[in-house]
Order: sequence, then C-alpha cells, then structure tokens
Amino acid sequence: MMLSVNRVSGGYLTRKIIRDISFDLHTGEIIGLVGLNGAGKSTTLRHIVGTLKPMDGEVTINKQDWYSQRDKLALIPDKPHLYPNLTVYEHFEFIKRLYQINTDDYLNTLVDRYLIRTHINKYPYALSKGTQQKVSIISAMISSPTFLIIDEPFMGLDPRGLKYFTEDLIRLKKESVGIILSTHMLNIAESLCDRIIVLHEGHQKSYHDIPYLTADHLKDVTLEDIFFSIIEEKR
Ligand SMILES: Nc1ncnc2c1ncn2[C@@H]1O[C@H](COP(=O)(O)OP(=O)(O)OP(=O)(O)O)[C@@H](O)[C@H]1O
Repeated sequence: MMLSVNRVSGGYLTRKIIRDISFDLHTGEIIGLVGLNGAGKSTTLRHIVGTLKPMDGEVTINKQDWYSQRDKLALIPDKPHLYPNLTVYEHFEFIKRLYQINTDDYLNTLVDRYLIRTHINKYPYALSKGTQQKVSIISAMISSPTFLIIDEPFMGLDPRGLKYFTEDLIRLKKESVGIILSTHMLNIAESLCDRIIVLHEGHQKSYHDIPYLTADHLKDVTLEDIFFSIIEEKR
C-alpha cells in the first residue's frame, strides 16, 4: 500500500507555506522530515492527515482519494490534543469505539509499557506534558493505522519513554506500518529512517535514501553535515 504526496502546495487561507512537495510513503518504511523551525513540517503533515486541503496537488492512498481512505491514517501531533472532560481511560474507550476495537490486549501492553496505569482515571489537566504525549501515542497506536504520521514526538518524553517509543517505531515498521516522522533530532532520524526529506522555507530541498547517505563517497558525511549545507546554502 502506498501513500502519495503529489506536487502538494498549501498553507493557511491565502498564505502559501509549502510548495510542490512530492514523495511516496510505502508500508514498512519510515520517512524522516527535517527542517528548521517554521520550515513547514507541521503544515506538510496537516495536508497529509487532511486538516488542511492542498491549494494545488493531491494526497492519495493507493491512488484513491484521501477522504475515502482516512481511517488508515493516525496522527501523533506535536502538542497532544486531549479532550479536557475525558479521563485517560475514557480517551482509550472513545478510540476503541471509534475504531471498533474489541480487545484490550494491545492497549494493556502499551499502558504498562508507557507506565500509564497509575494515571488511567485522571483528567488531562492533571497529567504532565510527557504523560499527555504518551496518551496521545497510545491512542494513535491502538487504532492500528496503516500509515502513522508523527510530528516531533521526542521532546516531552523522558529517556525511558524515548527508548520504548523508538523501539515501537521499529516494531511498527516491521509490522508494515508506513511512518512519516518529523523531527529535529537528526541522529534519531538518521538511525531510524529509510529516507530523509529536508524541508527548507517550504521547499523540498533534498530527498535521499539512507543507503545514499551512507554510500562510500559520503561515508564521512553525517545527516547533520548535509542538513547544514542545505540550509546555509543561501547565507
Ligand atoms: N495555524 C496557522 N495559521 C497561520 N499560519 C501558520 C499556522 N501554523 C503555522 N503557520 C505558519 O506556517 C509556517 C510554517 O510553520 P510550521 O509549523 O509548518 O513549521 P515547522 O517546520 O513545523 O516548525 P517547527 O519546527 O517550529 O515546529 C510558519 O511561518 C508559521 O507561522
């Protein structure tokens, strides 16, 4: 199965932020999206999950319109969007009903893995930022998406959460989930991703396979070196 971003341009009202973005995401691969603050990473992801409609171009899943395929997508946003009037338990129940999930096995595994059990009856206001982020991660994972779209997930996580989340991304990739990961952590992007897109001022500046980045002629070059050479080109 393939998610295709075909020459997508878009932004907010009349303000165009991203221009002519194109790539294909296959199931079982992780694409990293990196760029400076304001480069347009979140805006790109919003076009993929359908929060924003492209001004030009289109997003398709298996060549079908995004709308008909939207249940195959899940988003982990950079800031968790939790409902203030629902407890953690009620959030998970809501997702279970929405996606008609009949078993708690996977949910229970994740709740223990991310140490959420003691918070299960709390409302979002009583949760730390990192715990809210974990609730958002679990909510996205239990919906068993074909494509998981992730916006800068690492910032609020403690070292243990970071380790388990990174391992979960590798597991999901093995289970044939296609993942887009927007992040500022270039070392994590380099180790986890199959391909990297560098976005700069709304333009897709580089789109490389990790095998290309680690090929002989670039063997002493890191993603960080490539990143800086791209973003400082014009200065
Ligand atoms: N809701 C919005 N309404 C209007 N403009 C917005 C909105 N969200 C973002 N922008 C603008 O779009 C541009 C790109 O922002 P975006 O959040 O996509 O960047 P980013 O690469 O994700 O940055 P960061 O790394 O800081 O998260 C910025 O100039 C920002 O001001």
